Amino acid sequence: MLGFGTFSHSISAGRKTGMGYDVPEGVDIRGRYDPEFARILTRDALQFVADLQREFRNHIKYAMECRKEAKMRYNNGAVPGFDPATKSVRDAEWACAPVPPAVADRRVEITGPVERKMIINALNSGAKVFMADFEDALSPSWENLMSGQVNLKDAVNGTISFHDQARNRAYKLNEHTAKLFVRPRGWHLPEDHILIDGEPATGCLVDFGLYFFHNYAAFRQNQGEGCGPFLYLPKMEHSREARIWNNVFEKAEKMAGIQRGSIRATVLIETLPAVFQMDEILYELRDHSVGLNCGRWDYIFSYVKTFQAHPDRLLPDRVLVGMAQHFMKSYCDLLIRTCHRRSVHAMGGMAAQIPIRDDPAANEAALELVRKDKLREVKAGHDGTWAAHPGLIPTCMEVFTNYMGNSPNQIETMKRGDAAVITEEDLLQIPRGVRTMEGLRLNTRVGIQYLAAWLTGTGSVPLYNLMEDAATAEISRVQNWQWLKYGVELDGDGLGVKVTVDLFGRVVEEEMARIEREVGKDKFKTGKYKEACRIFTQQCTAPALDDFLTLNAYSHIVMHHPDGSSRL
Ligand SMILES: CC(=O)SCCNC(=O)CCNC(=O)[C@H](O)C(C)(C)COP(=O)(O)OP(=O)(O)OC[C@H]1O[C@@H](n2cnc3c(N)ncnc32)[C@H](O)[C@@H]1OP(=O)(O)O
Ligand SMILES: O=CC(=O)O
Ligand SMILES: [Mg+2]
Repeated sequence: MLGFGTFSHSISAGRKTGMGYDVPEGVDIRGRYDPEFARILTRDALQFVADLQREFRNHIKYAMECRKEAKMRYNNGAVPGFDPATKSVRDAEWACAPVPPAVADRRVEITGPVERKMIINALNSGAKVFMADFEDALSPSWENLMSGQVNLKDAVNGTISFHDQARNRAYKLNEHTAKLFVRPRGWHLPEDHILIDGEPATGCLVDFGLYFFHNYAAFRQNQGEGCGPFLYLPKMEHSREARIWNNVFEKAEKMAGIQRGSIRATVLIETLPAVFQMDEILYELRDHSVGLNCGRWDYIFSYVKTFQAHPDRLLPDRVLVGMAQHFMKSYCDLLIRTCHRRSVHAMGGMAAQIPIRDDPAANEAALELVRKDKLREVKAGHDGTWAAHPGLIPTCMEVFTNYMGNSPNQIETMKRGDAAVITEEDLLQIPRGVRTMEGLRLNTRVGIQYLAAWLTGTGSVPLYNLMEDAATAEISRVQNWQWLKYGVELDGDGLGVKVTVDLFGRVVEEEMARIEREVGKDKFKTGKYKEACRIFTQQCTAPALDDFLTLNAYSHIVMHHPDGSSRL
């Protein structure tokens, strides 16, 4: 097998930047120099990323233009649906490449940001898979992204360790670890610290490119039983975006000299348009697919975003949009049928509950909610599920194992032919429930606290005993925006209260006071709550809805060298 260093056609004469990174022609690094990061940002690795960027940038731009056009259509009253032009793909009998033996059994997958201690804990957690996240759970600061790449390289090599000085505790890998999947950012996010031909690189090509370049060989030997690497792909809206990924994989495989179909990816179905494209997405990736996943939180966010100009389709309070709502149940059922028909995994999603340390009764109630959610998933036919925290793994494992026994998955046993009748109306049905002042308050309190954490480099946080990350925070933001836009009447202790900018201003003030009480004066002062509040308020009251909270707020965490070292 060839190593990357032998690809003479892809290596140009390098050039040192002022701070020491050795970059190929046309590549500029604007992030802080660190000798550890330089292990990742080698000239050959950057050349690989630049090659990907140059080959695919126009395809990506076109796909993003198509998203804009679709948004315009939805804003003018259209609704998403199945594409008549690809009916033959949906109707025909075909299957994806066989599931790699290394990941046939994925009954419990733990997820978490690419933070050093968490990576070790997750790999040791007893879950079958660990999804290392550059996406919803990570604030994409230069420091987080680059140290994440360093951490993953050490993890794949099996050499990762960590010393928690405060607790004088040493961390290293167990003999048996979870299989690693990596989730790069979505297509829409730029990487402003790496310029290629004068333009910011595409975030996901940086995440994928650097990870693949440094790890494909060791991963295949240590983790993938000759196959891999394995990935999760987020936030796609159309099969043309999956086609780009497929072409990226083929190019990477060719350059590495590994067999076509080695790289395998699970696509998150977490946008409303994508639920009508599941067969098409699997078809594009049929040689590289290892299933689909129900990314429920982004899916709810996407429902609001897609119908931002449809006041007849307003959502109830966030807490009421659960998996029992008809549109959510229909989406999961159709995903399971689609995946099993195409011989790949149908993965479940994330319950938001996390262990509650200081209250045994509340903890048991939280575990019971997780148990119910997992039971619903396994009975519906899912092949595995997500856990946000190691403390949830025994519960998730027990439910799936009780139901599936020794079978690694349900691909052959739960075909869900009954779900063939699911219609566009089922998938779009408006969720039922009330909209309340408490809903507006909670959205505001959670949105601001999440953004404050994100601005200081933390992308997933516990808030009010639930996991919050970029996807859950998005629901809070877009829901507030939509309720303000349409002056929705909320239930406030039995009285109808119309949402106006004035009312929202008062809610923001009161919730900021409550946050200060809850976190304490010192943390409130030193944290980024005021900056977060400004950004969140502006996002909720903007005349046009921002596409993504993280895209809008990204400039606040970009820190170009040599103006100063990164602040995160
Ligand atoms: C919508 C979606 O995209 S879901 C997927 C993206 N979201 C995520 O991945 C969220 C992942 N989970 C987390 O980030 C965390 O569990 C949180 C933020 C929700 C809660 O964090 P905390 O309250 O700090 O957890 P807590 O203090 O209970 O942690 C206890 C121990 O478990 C570890 N731990 C907690 N969550 C994880 C995890 N997901 N992976 C690995 N280790 C973890 C902690 O590192 C800590 O280890 P230690 O005892 O060795 O110090
Ligand atoms: O990525 C997962 C989701 O629920 O969003
Ligand atoms: Mg998501």
